[in-house]
Amino acid sequence: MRPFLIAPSILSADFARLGEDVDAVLAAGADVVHFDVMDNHYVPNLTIGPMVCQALRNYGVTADIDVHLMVKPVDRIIPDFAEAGASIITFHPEASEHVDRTLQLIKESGCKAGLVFNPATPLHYLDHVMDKLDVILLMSVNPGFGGQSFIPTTLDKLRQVRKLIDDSGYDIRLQVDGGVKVDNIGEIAAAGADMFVAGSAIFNKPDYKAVIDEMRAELASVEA
Ligand SMILES: O=C(CO)[C@H](O)[C@H](O)COP(=O)(O)O
Ligand SMILES: [Fe+2]
Repeated sequence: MRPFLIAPSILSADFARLGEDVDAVLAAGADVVHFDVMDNHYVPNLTIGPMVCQALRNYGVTADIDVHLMVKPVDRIIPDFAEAGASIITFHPEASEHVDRTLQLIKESGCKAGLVFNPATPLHYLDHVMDKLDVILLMSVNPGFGGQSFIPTTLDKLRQVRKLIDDSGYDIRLQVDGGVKVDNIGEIAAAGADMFVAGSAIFNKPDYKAVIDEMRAELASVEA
C-alpha cells in the first residue's frame, strides 16, 4: 500500500482567516487540503466554491487540493474547479446522470478523479469505471456536516473496497471521510483506507501538529 495521507477538511477551519488556517495545518504536517463543496440541494448545507479554491492558490497554497463535490448537477462546476486549482475532484455517482462522462470530464480538465459513496450507496457504481478512478471515497457519515460520529459499518465496506482495488491491480487511493479521529484512525487504516479526511478532530483542537502527530503514531502501528 502507498504511504498514508492525512487530509484535513477545511469545513471545520476558520473561514474568516482561511489562508492562515490552511497554512497552519499544512505546516503541522497535513498532506492534502480536503475542500468540501455543498450546494443546499444535494446536501442540506451551503459552503464554498471555485472562487475560494482560487483564493487559496492565490494566497500561496501549493499542496494538493482535494475537492469533494456534494452538488447536483455535477458537470457544470468541474471546469471551474479545475481552472481554480483543484488537484483531485470527487463526486457522488447518484448526483450525476452519466458517471462515465463526468469522470472523463474531470480527467480532461487535468485533475485526478474519484467517486464518493454515502454509507448506504451501493458499490455497483464501481463496476465499469475502475480504470478511470484515482480515488474511491467512502463516507463514514451522511454528507452535509462536520462533527458527526463515524458509522461503524464503514469498516466492512472499506474491507470490501480494499479487496476490489487490490484485485483490480489499478492504482487507486481508498479515502475515508467523516468522524475520523485519533482513537479510530488505526482500525480504519487496518480495514484498508490509505487517505484520511479529518475536519473537527484537527481544527477543533488548538494544536494541529499534536493531533496529526498522534494520528501518524496510530498509523505507524498499523504499517508495522
Ligand atoms: O464531507 C464532509 C461532510 O459531508 C466532511 O469532509 C466531513 O464531515 C469531515 O468532518 P469531520 O471530520 O468533522 O467528520
Ligand atoms: Fe468531505
